[in-house]
Amino acid sequence: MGRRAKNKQAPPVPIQDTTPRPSAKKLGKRKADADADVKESIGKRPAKKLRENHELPTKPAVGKARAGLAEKVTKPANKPKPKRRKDEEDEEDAEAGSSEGWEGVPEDGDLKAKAKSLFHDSDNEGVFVGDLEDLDVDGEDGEDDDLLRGPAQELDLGSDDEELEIAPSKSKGKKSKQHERPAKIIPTASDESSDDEDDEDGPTTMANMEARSRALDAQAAREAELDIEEMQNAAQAGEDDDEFADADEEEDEEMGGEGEDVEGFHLPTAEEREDEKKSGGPDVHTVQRRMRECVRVLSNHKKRAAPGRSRTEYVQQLISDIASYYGYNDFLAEKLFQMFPAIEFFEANEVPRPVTIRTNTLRTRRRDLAQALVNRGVNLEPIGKWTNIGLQVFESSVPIGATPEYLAGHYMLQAASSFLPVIALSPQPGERVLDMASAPGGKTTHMAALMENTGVVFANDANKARTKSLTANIHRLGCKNVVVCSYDGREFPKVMGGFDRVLLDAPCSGTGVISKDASVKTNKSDRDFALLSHLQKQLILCAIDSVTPDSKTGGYLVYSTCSVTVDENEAVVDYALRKRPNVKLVDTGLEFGRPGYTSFRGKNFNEKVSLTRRFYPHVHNMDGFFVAKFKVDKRQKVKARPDEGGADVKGGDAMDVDMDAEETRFDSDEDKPYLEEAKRKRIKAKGLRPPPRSKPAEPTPIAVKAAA
Ligand SMILES: C[S@@+](CC[C@H](N)C(=O)[O-])C[C@H]1O[C@@H](n2cnc3c(N)ncnc32)[C@H](O)[C@@H]1O
Repeated sequence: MGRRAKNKQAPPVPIQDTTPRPSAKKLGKRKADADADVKESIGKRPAKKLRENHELPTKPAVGKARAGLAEKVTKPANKPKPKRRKDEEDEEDAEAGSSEGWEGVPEDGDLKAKAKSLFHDSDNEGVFVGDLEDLDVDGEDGEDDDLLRGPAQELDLGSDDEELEIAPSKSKGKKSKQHERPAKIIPTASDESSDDEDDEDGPTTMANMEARSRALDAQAAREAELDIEEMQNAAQAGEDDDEFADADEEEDEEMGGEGEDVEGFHLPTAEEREDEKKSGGPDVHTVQRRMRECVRVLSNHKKRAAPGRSRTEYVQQLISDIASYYGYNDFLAEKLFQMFPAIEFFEANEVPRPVTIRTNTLRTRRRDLAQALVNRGVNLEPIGKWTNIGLQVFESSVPIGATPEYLAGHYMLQAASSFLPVIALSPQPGERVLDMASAPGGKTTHMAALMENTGVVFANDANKARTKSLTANIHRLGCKNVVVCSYDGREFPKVMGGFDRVLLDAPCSGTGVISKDASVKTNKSDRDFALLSHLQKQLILCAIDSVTPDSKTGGYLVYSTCSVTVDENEAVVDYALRKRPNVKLVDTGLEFGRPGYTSFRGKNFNEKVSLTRRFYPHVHNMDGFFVAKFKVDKRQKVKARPDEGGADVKGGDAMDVDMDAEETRFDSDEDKPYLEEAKRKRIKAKGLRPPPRSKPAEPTPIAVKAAA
């Protein structure tokens, strides 16, 4: 075994593109890790203990997917290698010789903990953390354009945190004790094999990186085929296939027999639960055991429930235990459980997502950047085939947010999920683009790079303080086609319009980024979701109206959030489709992601909402994210039935509704002098003589501040 192999951590934990059923055994493993300290942390953040272990649920489920619980796992997942004792590790390291290139690598877990803060330059900065009163939202979450009325206010939606760095361990010269390498993003079984290849072939270098990436892609494709085959086979096998029935029975035997409580397990009644709460709740072992048992029963309630105990009782107990074990308020635990009726999502929120960077193609190429960072002792790999600019950082002996390459703007520290809306929007060189809620600029700078520093990106953010970090990033990354402005997004298109493409990366609750911001677990209420959804509906209509349907190259809007709730995603998209008949949903062009819901808990949405894409921490190993792409067509006079008076009726006996009546048109003449001036500057910067000004730039009512 090579030296690197000796020092190497266990293979990445694969996460499959299915939601594995949590098994009793899996929870049992966690139980073994629990200790007396954890007991006290119930209701606070027991996650800390778990995070150190970097455990993700990996055990293959043995049961069929059961309605209301979890989906079936189609292939076994690989378990992480057991942690070695420190003395074993030291012995092996001694045998292996020096730990070349590993000195100063952060202590176990340190890197991941630091990584958590890294992303504060990314999406979670936009998480709604301000006062609800800051939202200028009056009235009900109504279904009409009244949403658009009312004054737009200066919002204070989040702090202007500086980017944080992965700092190297202070204990220089120490060997890495990080046992587990973070899991790959949307990993497949190939991740493990690629890891093994690493052992033989040494670290990723410029020379082998592309080849490894290709091998990874090929393996991923094979895996995907296998998945499909297995899913088809499973579907053919029918609901109660023998294999799963046998496995269920085995599990039943292990756990104490069907229909019986396991070793004195007693499901508390509602009153007992109340009493328990009053007395401060049971210890962590009891909670773990109860979650395990509830999960087991719910996977086959008919067979496993104690006599007379309903499914609802088990569900209520499980939600209550999830809330106390993972530290959520009861409301949010229930809301999220309704979407993810298992523990995988909650588990994944206890583990930091991989550290990823985006190559700034305005300044360098990915292979050159990778080589430069490898030379500095950074262990990295391409993220995956879906992006040719992303790199996943596994370990680093230098602070990733303070390398010379970072300072020179060769890369942006950016969550992999936040690449997705920009890929979907696909801005083209020469276009006029609006980033409606842009600070701190991860996506703005990505767009500027895709546009090769041509055309113009208006980077807007309602929060003036946050435009500082936005401007700093724009400068650092060398974006020359960006104009920063600070309006409430609801003022568009009145202040500016006529865009070829618009990105609305909306302010949201941040339920997709709980691993980065655990405060979401406790500070969100029903009212927050209602207000956010309302604001998002207002913003999306303004974003649509800011797109010019006359665009020769575009005419698109991408709506995204780092939240997983339906209120903030499908409900907003569906609302936009109803309010603006001139838009339609189109394919996002993203290669993976789950389709958006077309119905959820009694609410039905436009069936095209399935074209939207959802991304999950427990499935894709990236932040929870949502992406929808719209094509904006010309507004037409549409027919609305007199009884409905709405504009969302196509045909029938109707009265005319002039859809253009309220539209604010973009006055392109107004922007002309600014565009001309920018063009002159570009020409000058190239050392050429710019053409004479056609006329002096007139001051305009548009208070746009140039980034420079
Ligand atoms: C999810 S963050 C944006 C992240 C950004 N797109 C990026 O990639 O770096 C949402 C942003 O919306 C801003 N915001 C909140 N309300 C707004 C409004 N009414 N109009 C415009 N921006 C708003 C917040 O200040 C926050 O910076």
